Amino acid sequence: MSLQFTRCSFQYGRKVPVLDRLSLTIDHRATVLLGPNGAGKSTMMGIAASWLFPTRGSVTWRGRKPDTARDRAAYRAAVGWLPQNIKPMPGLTVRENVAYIGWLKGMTRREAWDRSAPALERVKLASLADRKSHQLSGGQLRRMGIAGTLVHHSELVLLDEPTAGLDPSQRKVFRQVLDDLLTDVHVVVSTHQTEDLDAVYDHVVVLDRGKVRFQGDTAGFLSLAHPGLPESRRAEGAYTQLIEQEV
Ligand SMILES: Nc1ncnc2c1ncn2[C@@H]1O[C@H](COP(=O)(O)OP(=O)(O)OP(=O)(O)O)[C@@H](O)[C@H]1O
Repeated sequence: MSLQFTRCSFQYGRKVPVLDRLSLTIDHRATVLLGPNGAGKSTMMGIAASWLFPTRGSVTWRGRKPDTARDRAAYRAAVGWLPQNIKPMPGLTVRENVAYIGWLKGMTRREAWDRSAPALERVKLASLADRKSHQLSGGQLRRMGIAGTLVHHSELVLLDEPTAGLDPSQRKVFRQVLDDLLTDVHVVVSTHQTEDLDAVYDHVVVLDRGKVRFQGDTAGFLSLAHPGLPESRRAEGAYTQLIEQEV
């Protein structure tokens, strides 16, 4: 019952491989994916979303493979994805955008429309449902994208840097939304932010240059930090410890 990468390799064009035979099993409710710029996190998320296809190897969610067109539709209906750069449909309202995602994922127009209202409520955007999406702030736009992953009953939600550039109050709202999501879906979040990591995530993956440097529970990750560090800096310390070893 997991997200499984099996010997996944990927490269953009003829460039150096971004992922090189990556094998990884994610079987937890809340996983955080850390790693330096260019480590391959977005590429990995894109593959998990079946937006990118590995040049070798495979990815499965709960045993489903996104290989044929039919299987891909079922896979994508079960796996929601919030990419780093969200591109809403211009001219549509917030609610129409959310319903549109549901329709793209195979729901009827009626079902997608009906489900869009509760999805917007869950991300605290119900009051902006009729606003044009281009009028939203960055944080609101991301929450709209999360509503898009909820509208089609995702089992797994992939969030690629959902809090990058958000002010502290928007980050707080995001955190509340995430806590709510975790009551019924599995979540993988890629981020550079390590604060409050142990309060949110039960599993940590650290990727560096396309390879997994660490995978384990949050307590195991934090134990890598220098023992003298205060509680609030242990996640940062553990991360630096792992990444600096490789420089
Ligand atoms: N569309 C693309 N075409 C060519 N190269 C790309 C493309 N997207 C990413 N890359 C390259 O692939 C590598 C991995 O990028 P990726 O975006 O997956 O890393 P990341 O860990 O998400 O980085 P960041 O934290 O900066 O978002 C980088 O060297 C990047 O320059």
